Amino acid sequence: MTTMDITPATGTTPAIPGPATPYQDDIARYWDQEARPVNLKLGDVDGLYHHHYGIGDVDQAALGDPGDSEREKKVIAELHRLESAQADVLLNHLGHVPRDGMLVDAGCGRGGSMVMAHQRFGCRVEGLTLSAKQADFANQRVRQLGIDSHVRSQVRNMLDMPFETGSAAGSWNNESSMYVDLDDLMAEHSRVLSVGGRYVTITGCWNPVYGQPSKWVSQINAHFECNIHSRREYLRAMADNRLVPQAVIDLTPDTLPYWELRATSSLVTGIEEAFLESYKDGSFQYLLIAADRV
Ligand SMILES: C[S@@+](CC[C@H](N)C(=O)[O-])C[C@H]1O[C@@H](n2cnc3c(N)ncnc32)[C@H](O)[C@@H]1O
Ligand SMILES: CC(C)=CCC/C(C)=C/COP(=O)(O)OP(=O)(O)O
Ligand SMILES: [Mg+2]
Repeated sequence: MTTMDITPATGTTPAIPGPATPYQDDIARYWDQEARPVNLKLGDVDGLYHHHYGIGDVDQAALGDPGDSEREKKVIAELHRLESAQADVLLNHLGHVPRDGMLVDAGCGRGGSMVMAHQRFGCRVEGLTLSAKQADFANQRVRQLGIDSHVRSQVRNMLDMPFETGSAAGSWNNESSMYVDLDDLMAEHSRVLSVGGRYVTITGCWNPVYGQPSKWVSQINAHFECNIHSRREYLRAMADNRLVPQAVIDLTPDTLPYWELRATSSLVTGIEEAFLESYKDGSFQYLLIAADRV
């Protein structure tokens, strides 16, 4: 594998990369300006910077006693462990990825999941984000790690990916699909994936069993300037685009401990109540869907 391997084919590179609509400009600005301690302090723990949430049980012993002077540091480390555990579960669902395969992280943030994917599979990983600040951050981090020949972030629209048709062994959206039309998104994943390739998403979605998006879901949308889709819309968009679910896992019970711990920390941002209440009243679900490209 050489650095040439991560150069996209020029024939597929869009004439105008990056944001394509005024909404996407807003989202690019949002992530360019984002610097919340709940994300940066957690990333500082081991250099994996995530913009997604955590799953798994809290290790109470690792937190120490409530009066422990190191308690806050321990809470930060524990929240970070749960976020990385979430990315591990996503990567588990990619199945077998050959070392000479290519993976696409659509909406890659600061690149934490990309680094983990490369460390696990040894393959090339391409990330796309609307934010130049995030892409620079991720690229600087992979240079520090000496893996920049295999891992790269680009400022590109994931609805118009700079990759050849059928060129990806796997692709994913980790909490990034609520910024786009799902039919457009699944059509583009379906195009870049090889037949037999795997698509995985972890997402928050509203639950059609509840009826319509609850006030908590509306609050989350307003907080992040996103547009949460329903579980039904995900499955329909996949079915319409040759993506056949291989696993649909409700991670809602697994993410509650993360939110309960976060709500007690000094890093609260004000959105904790909306996540906790909507997960508990059944209006919102934290879902993993893995699908085969057929
Ligand atoms: C909540 S962050 C998730 C980041 C990352 N997946 C993670 O798990 O850390 C959402 C990301 O989606 C990206 N995004 C939103 N719309 C996009 C689009 N149309 N094309 C590319 N990236 C997009 C944002 O730039 C941001 O990086
Ligand atoms: C599950 C849903 C609906 C996610 C919406 C997308 C989003 C903003 C994810 C977390 O980003 P972050 O890590 O930057 O957020 P925070 O600062 O709250 O940790
Ligand atoms: Mg976060």
